[in-house]
Amino acid sequence: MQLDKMDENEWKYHGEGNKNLVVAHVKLSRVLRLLKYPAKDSENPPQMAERAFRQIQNIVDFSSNVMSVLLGEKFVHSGEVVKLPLEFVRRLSIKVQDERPGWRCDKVIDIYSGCALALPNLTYPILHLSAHAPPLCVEIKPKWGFLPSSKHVSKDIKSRVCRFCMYQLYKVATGKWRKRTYCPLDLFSGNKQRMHFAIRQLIEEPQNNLKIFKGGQCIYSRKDSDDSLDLNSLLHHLRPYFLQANNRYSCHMTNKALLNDFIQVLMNALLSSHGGEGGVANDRQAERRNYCDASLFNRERSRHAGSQGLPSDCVLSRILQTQMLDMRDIEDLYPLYHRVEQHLQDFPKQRGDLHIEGPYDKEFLEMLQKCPAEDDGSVEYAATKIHQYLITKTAKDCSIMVALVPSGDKEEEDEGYSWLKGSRAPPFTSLVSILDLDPKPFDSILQLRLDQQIVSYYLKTCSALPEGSVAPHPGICPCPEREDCTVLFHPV
Ligand SMILES: O=P(O)(O)O[C@@H]1[C@@H](OP(=O)(O)O)[C@H](OP(=O)(O)O)[C@H](O)[C@H](OP(=O)(O)O)[C@H]1OP(=O)(O)O
Ligand SMILES: Nc1ncnc2c1ncn2[C@@H]1O[C@H](COP(=O)(O)OP(=O)(O)OP(=O)(O)O)[C@@H](O)[C@H]1O
Repeated sequence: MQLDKMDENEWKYHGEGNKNLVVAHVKLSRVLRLLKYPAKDSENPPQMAERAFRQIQNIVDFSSNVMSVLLGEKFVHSGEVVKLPLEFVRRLSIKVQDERPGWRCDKVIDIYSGCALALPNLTYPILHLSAHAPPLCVEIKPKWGFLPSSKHVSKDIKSRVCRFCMYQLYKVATGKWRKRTYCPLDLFSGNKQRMHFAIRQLIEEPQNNLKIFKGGQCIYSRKDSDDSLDLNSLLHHLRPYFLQANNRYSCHMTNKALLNDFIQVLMNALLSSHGGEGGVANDRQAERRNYCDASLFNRERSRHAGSQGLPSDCVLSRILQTQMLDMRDIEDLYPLYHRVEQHLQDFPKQRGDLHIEGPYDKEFLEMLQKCPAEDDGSVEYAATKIHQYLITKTAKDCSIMVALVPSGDKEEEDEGYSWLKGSRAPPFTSLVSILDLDPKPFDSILQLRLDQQIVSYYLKTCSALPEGSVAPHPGICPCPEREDCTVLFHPV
């Protein structure tokens, strides 16, 4: 990639989130992640070149110096900041505009700084490509995988219903999504039935928590709350991978069996230790209450199902461990945030010493390590505790990318590439990464207000129901054996 000779025709729209838009190179396995800012600020672009460069460098440093250490180097690709010709970015921004989902267009690409983050295209792992078929890739944004223990929360409901499920009710009520999706505690449970159930729910209702790619192209996602999902088309894409692998060239494979095999392969990748030792995750995870009262997985069954436990080195376990490094609720953080705010009003120059906007360097790590165990009333203690909480917040908002490369080569299978050897599901080599590891801004603590709204909305809805019930789940089939309720497919 020659940065001085960039051609917008060699790049295409790949995806976007709240703060970044991603374009992929048409031939190389590279993506550029460009900052976005609110459209209303476009007359007065807030990102001066130097500031944008600093912001992206902070993302790289935070990812490589902090998150990679906690999550495991093998999962993290931090990328590098690149400087791009302004004309290239301007043309690119015009080129991709039509492909952007309408609800993301309240923000525009930063065309003024000429800075971007260059990363490998994780949906198209070129080094591992197979001659047999293009790679499949599944992106999951799992969100919070645990319930805070009751000593940390003012409302008891927070230790029974997970934040994600409470927020789902609020999102459906406010029209962000039409129906709710899965419960993250089922995915993080380590129990195979619950995990299978969770992934199936994600496929039924992906929201912004699941996307599926084939050969680097997104083939299954929900762009808007109203767009239609084509499950049959997804199955059509998946079928050849599973027929071939099961030597079922001519025989019929039902949609249900196909979907089960696909979920099985994905689950195995999520549980794989990827070269680690593979013990079962620690007591901290095992001790916690790991079922959420709002999950649609049968409550009694999840209480008694027990957990096989997450293998300690698998991607889900690494994310959960990082999320659980600070179990405090946002309510506990607010007084500490207030302490720092007040201090900075009097001593604004100390923003740098307290690393409020980074940098995420050696001194930042030392600051985290030196934090006293008890609150000594200092501003350093308060700032460090907030930084620790913000690190866990990044882990609550990251995404997992699972690239599945068919290893149709007999030799590869014999060499042990196929981690499913001997099982019925087909052989894939899986490559698992974690993305979106940006530092959260210091003032994210002010989200406390949103949190309070979510909880009070949930409680209000619950109080209108008979005692002991949990809030209803719009859009979900109310059959009593809920976990056995299958998606209805049309024949393909
Ligand atoms: O607060 P949450 O849980 O809704 O998470 C936000 C995400 O919403 P969602 O996952 O859809 O619920 C939100 O995602 P979407 O824009 O909804 O796709 C962002 O990831 C946001 O992070 P940031 O402010 O861009 O750094 C996320 O905000 P924070 O992680 O900063 O809270
Ligand atoms: N390295 C990568 N390789 C392939 N695809 C990527 C890569 N990085 C990001 N993407 C795609 O681009 C999308 C948006 O990227 P990202 O999640 O980093 O944006 P964001 O604005 O930070 O999101 P959020 O709203 O969660 O804060 C992702 O969901 C993913 O599909």
